[in-house]
Amino acid sequence: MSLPIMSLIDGSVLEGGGQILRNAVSLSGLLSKPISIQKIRNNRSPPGLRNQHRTGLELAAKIASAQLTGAQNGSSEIEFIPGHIALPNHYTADSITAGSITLLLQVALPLLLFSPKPVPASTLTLLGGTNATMAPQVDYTKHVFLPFIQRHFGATNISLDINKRGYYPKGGGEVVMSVVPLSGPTEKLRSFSLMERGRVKWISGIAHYAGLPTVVGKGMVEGAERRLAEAGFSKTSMVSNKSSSTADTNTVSSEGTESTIADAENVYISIHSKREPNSLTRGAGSGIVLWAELEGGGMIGGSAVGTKGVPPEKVGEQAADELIKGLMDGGCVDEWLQDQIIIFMALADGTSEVNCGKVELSLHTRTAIWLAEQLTEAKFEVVQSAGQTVIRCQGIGYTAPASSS
Ligand SMILES: Nc1ncnc2c1ncn2[C@@H]1O[C@H](COP(=O)(O)OP(=O)(O)OP(=O)(O)O)[C@@H](O)[C@H]1O
Repeated sequence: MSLPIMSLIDGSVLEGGGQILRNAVSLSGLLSKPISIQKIRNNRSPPGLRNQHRTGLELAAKIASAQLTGAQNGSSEIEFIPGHIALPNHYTADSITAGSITLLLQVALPLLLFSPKPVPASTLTLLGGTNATMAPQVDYTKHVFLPFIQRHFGATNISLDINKRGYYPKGGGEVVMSVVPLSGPTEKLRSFSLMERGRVKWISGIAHYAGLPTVVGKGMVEGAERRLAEAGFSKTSMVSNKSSSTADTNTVSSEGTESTIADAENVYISIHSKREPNSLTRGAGSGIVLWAELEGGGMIGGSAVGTKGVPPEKVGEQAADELIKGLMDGGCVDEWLQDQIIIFMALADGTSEVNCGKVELSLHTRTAIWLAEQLTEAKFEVVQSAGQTVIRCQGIGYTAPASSS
């Protein structure tokens, strides 16, 4: 039997970061396509693999029974030759430092969703950083990304528990995830259409902190609430029933700029602060994640990580500014969901379409699209419609291979 041809992936294309690796090995494992990735993280300094990326590759190799070569820290070239997706199992992956747990989850989830039955679920214990910059905070993954995947792609049985938070630089976080695979060879991810940016149903949030005084949590909440109030999102009212045709136009004052947001309104806002017990955290740290759920199923997030010397109120304001910007862009997803859903759109059955608002696609998103088109038959198009950017994808309707056991 001849071996499938190895696909070469240039890791320096577009964003040229770790995301290319994660999407590439997930798709390689699912499609049984051996890949060689070169110029890994060529656009980062220093380039090559770091702990988090190496750990993610090793985790993917375990799940996909793959032969992995070249995966040492600093390496800029690897080969990944997948076998079969393993039966649901328990996996542990440790990024050792404060490397992002949620990026480990990004590489594992597409594979685990298609583990063969009959074992009911995989569980994953992920160790490392839970709330880092330049990656989804675990609260974003739990409250924005996973609900979106569950609601729109039909991957309903995924749960995530934050057992311990791990802050930069010590890490030490622990997250446990359980994934029930889509059941059987006929089960596919659903396609979806999300073209109308519905009104804001409610805004939620969590301001977490450890090893720091209570005023830190309180300050982040106050900063976020103040900024949201300035943008016209009042805390006191319950969910508004106003239809969009009767929407108010409010003025938003954000970072000194004045602009209008067509649907600022009275919505139910619930942002709470959570002090993590010292016994469960290795070092001090803080952060805040906000999310808005939109009518029709859109989700917009905004977040910030506490930084030494930056007042907590300011951190709260930063998260609120990001959320408000996402809402003002007028799309159904924020700039982070944009790239994180691309692999699922490629695998889903039928045509998915999502309105990303009046923004250009992020470089991460364009990279994810490029990569998906390298490794799958999925067809993407990005269209401008009435000033909005829409991603449309004809997915491949991937199904899990029948179990060999
Ligand atoms: N503030 C944020 N909120 C939610 N998601 C985020 C945020 N910042 C970054 N992300 C997500 O984290 C991922 C980062 O990918 P990227 O390739 O830059 O990271 P990486 O693996 O750490 O690699 P590198 O170190 O090469 O940048 C993307 O999927 C992006 O959407």
